[in-house]
Amino acid sequence: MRRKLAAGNWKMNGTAASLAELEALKSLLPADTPDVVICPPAPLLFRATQAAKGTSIRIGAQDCHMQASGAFTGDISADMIADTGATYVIVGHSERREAHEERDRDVRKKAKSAWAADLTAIICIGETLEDHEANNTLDIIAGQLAGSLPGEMTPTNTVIAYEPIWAIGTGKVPTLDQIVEVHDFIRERITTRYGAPVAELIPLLYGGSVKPDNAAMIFQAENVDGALVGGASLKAADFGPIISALAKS
Ligand SMILES: O=C(CO)COP(=O)(O)O
Repeated sequence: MRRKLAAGNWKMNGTAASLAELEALKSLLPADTPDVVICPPAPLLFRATQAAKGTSIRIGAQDCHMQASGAFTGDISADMIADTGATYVIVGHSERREAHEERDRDVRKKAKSAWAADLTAIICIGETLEDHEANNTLDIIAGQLAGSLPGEMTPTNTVIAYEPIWAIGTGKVPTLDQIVEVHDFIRERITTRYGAPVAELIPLLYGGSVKPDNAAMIFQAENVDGALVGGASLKAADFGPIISALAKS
């Protein structure tokens, strides 16, 4: 059985006061809760791990540097993230790929540095609106999978998140058929490269405008094992129902 995972990416939102949302989430977790990960901004990581103690909520960072240490002013290494008690890190988010010019090769190195620090990497891929409209989605996804996933990937060290860029923060969501097509394709590609035992167990997340009112539709897709949620993860009152929809799926 693949594990289900609901991950919340707070992006550059939140101060210490926002940890009240994490507190509130604890009481909204369903009895048969799937795995839940909150990825707050880096300055909140340590406090978030303290706030999540004794619960099934895990904490993750939103990025890490590809090197373990050195003269990289302003950057944060995977070891430093692990030192806060966090156990996950998002790598290759489209906002990092775009605003920081991160390439597949960088994402691959970041995933490896995450593993070296015993963090689970949430590796993100996804096509632009232009590629979507030109029907290039599967080609782009194939290229990003080939370039961003290290050869040593396993179901315990990695989660893959498919986030179509045109769906992020826009309120636009692909149809269920489109979501099924891309996630089936990802699972097939992983089977070809890594073999069925890895492919069958690796969690695949969908991300992009996941909300309480569309979560159940998205989770109908057999190869969707959860979601990477942006805006709707900021409030427990929104994220809680998404987690519940995943538990029921
Ligand atoms: O980028 C995302 C999560 O990483 C998705 O963001 P939204 O849920 O706000 O569209």
